Amino acid sequence: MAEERAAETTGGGGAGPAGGAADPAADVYDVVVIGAGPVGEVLAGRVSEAGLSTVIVENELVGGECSYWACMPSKALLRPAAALADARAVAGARQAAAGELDAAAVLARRDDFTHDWDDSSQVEWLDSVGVPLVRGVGRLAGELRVAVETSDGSSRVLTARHAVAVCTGSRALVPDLPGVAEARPWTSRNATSASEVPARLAVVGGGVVGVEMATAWQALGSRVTLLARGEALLPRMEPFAGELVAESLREAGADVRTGASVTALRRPDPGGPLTVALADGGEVEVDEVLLATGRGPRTEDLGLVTVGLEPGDWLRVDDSCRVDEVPGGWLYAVGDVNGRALLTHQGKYQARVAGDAVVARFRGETAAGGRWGAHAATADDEAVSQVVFSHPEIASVGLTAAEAEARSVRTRVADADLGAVAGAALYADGYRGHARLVADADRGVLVGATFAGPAVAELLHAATVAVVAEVPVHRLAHAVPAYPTISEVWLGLLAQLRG
Ligand SMILES: Cc1cc2nc3c(=O)[nH]c(=O)nc-3n(C[C@H](O)[C@H](O)[C@H](O)COP(=O)(O)OP(=O)(O)OC[C@H]3O[C@@H](n4cnc5c(N)ncnc54)[C@H](O)[C@@H]3O)c2cc1C
Ligand SMILES: NC(=O)c1ccc[n+]([C@@H]2O[C@H](COP(=O)([O-])OP(=O)(O)OC[C@H]3O[C@@H](n4cnc5c(N)ncnc54)[C@H](O)[C@@H]3O)[C@@H](O)[C@H]2O)c1
Repeated sequence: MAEERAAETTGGGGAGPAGGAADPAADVYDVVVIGAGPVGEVLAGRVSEAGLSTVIVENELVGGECSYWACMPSKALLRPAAALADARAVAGARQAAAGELDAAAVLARRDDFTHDWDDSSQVEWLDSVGVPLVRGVGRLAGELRVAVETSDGSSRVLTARHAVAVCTGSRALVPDLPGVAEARPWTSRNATSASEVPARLAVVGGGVVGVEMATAWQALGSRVTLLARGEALLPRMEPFAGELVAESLREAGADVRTGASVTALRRPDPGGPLTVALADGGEVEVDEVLLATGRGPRTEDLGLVTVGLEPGDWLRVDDSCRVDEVPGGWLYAVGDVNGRALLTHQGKYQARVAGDAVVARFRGETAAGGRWGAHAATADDEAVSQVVFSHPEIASVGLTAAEAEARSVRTRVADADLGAVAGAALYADGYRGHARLVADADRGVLVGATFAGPAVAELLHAATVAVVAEVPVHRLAHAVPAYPTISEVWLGLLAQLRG
């Protein structure tokens, strides 16, 4: 992890130290960062490496949601099931992989990835890049000031000479259902950190968290009921993605219901099971319920009124992640808290872009805005990449066909059966998967791609490069995928786009 963050900051910023010296006694720094999740860490490292004195405030664990209750533990829970499914999909290996997952071993491996919820190694990294950590709750206290209620109960005010970056992330939204408090529902935090496997688990929400956690806990031995109120799972992706995942979850034994709206929760005996009531009059009895019903910004208790903003709102930013409503140009909001793209890699991209914009403005230079400018997070709008680590994996970048049409793009869409590709057939017996490219017919470039199937995650970056670089479709014909890999699906897709 430390090496990864080191790589994030190497090469950023340009010239050597140019900022003002930190004045820890007066608590004055060039830049104050609130929130040491992945985004705050990258931003702090970036501006500090460029020579600006920087301090970071964190009230829970350095590393944030991603390291302890989101990306890392969820993927640690999912990976063993994917490895087992891969082995079982190949005759010869299947015979050697007849047993069940060892849930206790999976949970122990997950605990290794979260370092048992200890952030010492991440604090060491901050030390190594010379960014002091203040543990406590940070709140804006007017222009360029952050009041910190420190973990030891004292308070201090940090003053920024140049910029404050809010990187406070998001939290799970819990719908205000009757009985919700007594039911003690799981949020994503419980679903990623639980130390026991519930016999029966209801998952409410058919988005990414719902799908991934239903996949993980079904594989770990729970009987999962997935309740999605819409007509499909993964509704923001190409329709075939949710269809393949629903089919696979059902084959694994999960009860997947779409059009299922939850109206109440009841847990009459605190130690007993709970009932999930549905709008159609039906009920589901389970031992735990996970509410995977979306995220809200962590801005309720952030002192936003002191700078004229509304508590609880997403922080609206320009493409350099600067909060344009606040005069003076000193306030930035980066990562989940700005609502642009709730993904770690997109947030870290914003942190690189915003960090470099902070440095440029500090030096009196004009930030390079404009589409694909060095200080504009253009990819948030045009080329967000994402992998859903379900079975099968779903990997997507850019626009779906429906999104492109909604933006009045004249589209050309190519579809292919991944199972028909030699590399896929070798990868798994009876490989099931699908791929789609979406092209802008007028410009002759790709605007989106989606792959659904085992092991497609690593196919994604080629598509991301093609979308971001706006490589003409006719030139992509010269990018030859190796034989026999799953990437050969590009050949059939491109033939359709050129034909
Ligand atoms: C279950 C789950 C799985 C996910 N899996 C993936 C995945 O596989 N890949 C992916 O790209 N994304 C994934 N995400 C999304 C990813 O977790 C977020 O996009 C990412 O964590 C955002 O980073 P951040 O730094 O903006 O916020 P966070 O990680 O939320 O960090 C914010 C930090 O700020 C601190 N903080 C908040 N308020 C204050 C305050 N007032 N004072 C001091 N500190 C404060 C918090 O304690 C926290 O440490 C997942 C999300 C969930 C819920
Ligand atoms: N592998 C990954 O990249 C990964 C994994 C997990 C999360 N994430 C990120 O985290 C974000 C949050 O994920 P999420 O799944 O919590 O949110 P989401 O917005 O993707 O899905 C929430 C779902 O809950 C449904 N819902 C909302 N209120 C409801 C209610 N009262 N009753 C029933 N259903 C309700 C919505 O219709 C929606 O389909 C995602 O946008 C994603 O970017 C990424």
